[in-house]
Amino acid sequence: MSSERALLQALAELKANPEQSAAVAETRHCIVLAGPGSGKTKTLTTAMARVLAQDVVEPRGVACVTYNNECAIELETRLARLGVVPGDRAFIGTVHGFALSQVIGPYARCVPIGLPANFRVATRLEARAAVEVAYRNVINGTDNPHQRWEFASEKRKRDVDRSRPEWLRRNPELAAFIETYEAELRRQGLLDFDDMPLLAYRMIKENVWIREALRARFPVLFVDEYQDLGHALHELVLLLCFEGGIRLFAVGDADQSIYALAGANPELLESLTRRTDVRTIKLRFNYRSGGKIIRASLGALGEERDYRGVDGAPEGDLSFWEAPYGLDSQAQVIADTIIPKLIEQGFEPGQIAVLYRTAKLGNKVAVALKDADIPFVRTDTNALVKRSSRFARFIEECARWATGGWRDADPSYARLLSQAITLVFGRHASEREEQDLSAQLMAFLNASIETAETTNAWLQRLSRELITPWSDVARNSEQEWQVCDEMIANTDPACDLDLSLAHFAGRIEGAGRVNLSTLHSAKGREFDAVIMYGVNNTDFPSDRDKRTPAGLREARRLFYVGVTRPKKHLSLVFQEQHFSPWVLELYQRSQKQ
Ligand SMILES: Nc1ncnc2c1ncn2[C@@H]1O[C@H](COP(=O)(O)OP(=O)(O)OP(=O)(O)O)[C@@H](O)[C@H]1O
Repeated sequence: MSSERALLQALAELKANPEQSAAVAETRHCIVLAGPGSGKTKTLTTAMARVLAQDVVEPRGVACVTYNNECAIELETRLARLGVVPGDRAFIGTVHGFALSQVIGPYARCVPIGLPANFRVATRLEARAAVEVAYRNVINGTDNPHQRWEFASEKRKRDVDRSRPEWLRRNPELAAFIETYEAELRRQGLLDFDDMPLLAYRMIKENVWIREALRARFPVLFVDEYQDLGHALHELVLLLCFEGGIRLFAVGDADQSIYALAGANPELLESLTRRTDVRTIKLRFNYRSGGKIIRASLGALGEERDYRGVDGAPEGDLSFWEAPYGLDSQAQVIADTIIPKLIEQGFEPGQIAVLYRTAKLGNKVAVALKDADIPFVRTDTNALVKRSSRFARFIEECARWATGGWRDADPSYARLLSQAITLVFGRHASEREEQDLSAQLMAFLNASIETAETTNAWLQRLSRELITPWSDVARNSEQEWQVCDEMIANTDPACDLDLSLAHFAGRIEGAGRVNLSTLHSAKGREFDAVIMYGVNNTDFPSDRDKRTPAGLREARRLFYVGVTRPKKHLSLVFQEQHFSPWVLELYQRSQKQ
């Protein structure tokens, strides 16, 4: 479908909802605040396509930032359906990616911030070594430097503007620790992950011309999941949008804020809605879930909200499962009873998700599903293909091309080549570089068609034939070549982990694979049926959550995020007599109208 027709169709879909339509048509600063499943992302992507088609004239474009790579990839997929692809007119990525590729990369050599032209992102080991040097020089005590750094790191994320008096007034020793650490990195031509938005902020604040250059290129800034983005993004927004003249379109839901550890603060989003130069639009309908699941979710949150299901939508279905013992026995119930029952009821495996708190719990479910011969795909840190890694996803797409995708261009070779160019050279490559890269990629892929190689052998060849030459010429400052080594280790035939390439590419018999995901990775996604695993009184909340009121509130929001993912069915699994107190509240609320 042409992008024009796709946009017209998307606009028509929102027509029946006046708030969504008003947000899409808005030409001033606009914040959309709403609950789960209310179409925030749908509204944002439609607004972005509309702005590119109607408000912003080529060669100008728009930028869209979000919390992590997973969300950025999800946004890219949704925007691609509207004909918007990343490129010169559309930046789609994380705040860190924006800072690095749109501010630090192009302008660092023009301003005195202490980075050489060939700067690089520090490895974890390099960053740890710099912490130790700074600790010795500034504090020189007897405690663990890395434990002390945790406090410093918190201050670094919170006190973004160091020209304000609180930078030195609130704990000057930590300020010196941070500055010495950063000087140690700069001495080696390095920057770290947290440096990215901080340096970009400093460059934009101190150099009005950079602000103007950004406004010329991106007159509108879109922000998804604003509640999770923390102080650095917030300060960047204040600078770029409220001082720098860029128009802001942001969406978020403070009830779904689950990244306090990374510096998120739901209050920042609320503070924008109090500004008189911002139009705040609230969405009321939940298009995703049935009424019973919506009521249950309010019990999970422990607060009332005015959210409604759409008229005529089915109620949805809730069920509670007790297992006689601990987590292993709960995983067994999922594999032996719940999933087979859902499939019998007509749910497709690809539309069923099992959600849990940590990847370690995912291991238990994975073992149980493997024993029961239920195909699954993991989207947590122990996943074979990390959803948050663009390189891992590129490798998976190559496998899809090699195992049949080449026949019907799903994915197309052009798409793979453009991904490879971005991974190796950032956005731009010379004609010669593009030709060389294409020749290497094509030779590798052609040799992969109808190959008898298993995934492990195929990955080893990919490492030799693509990564070795590519890592020599790469210009992208955020490289993840080690992801392929991790995949090779995770498919080691000696440990019985290897699988066919078709299986790795997701081309297996049946209607897809059950999704296993942490609650954090399930954010922003939806499934027909969701099974919440391990909702025991010792885990929701855990002792650690109970240490502070803020920790307890965040754990509860995490529970809420899980409960709001299903469209039609929600199962909660816990140990007999040991269910979380929030499960009881959820049940009681689901029974009330
Ligand atoms: N106006 C609409 N008409 C029909 N379906 C809609 C409409 N708006 C949104 N939807 C559907 O509702 C579902 C939820 O939308 P979306 O993911 O954009 O919500 P969200 O508010 O971003 O959710 P969350 O915060 O829970 O991630 C999607 O399936 C979307 O297609």
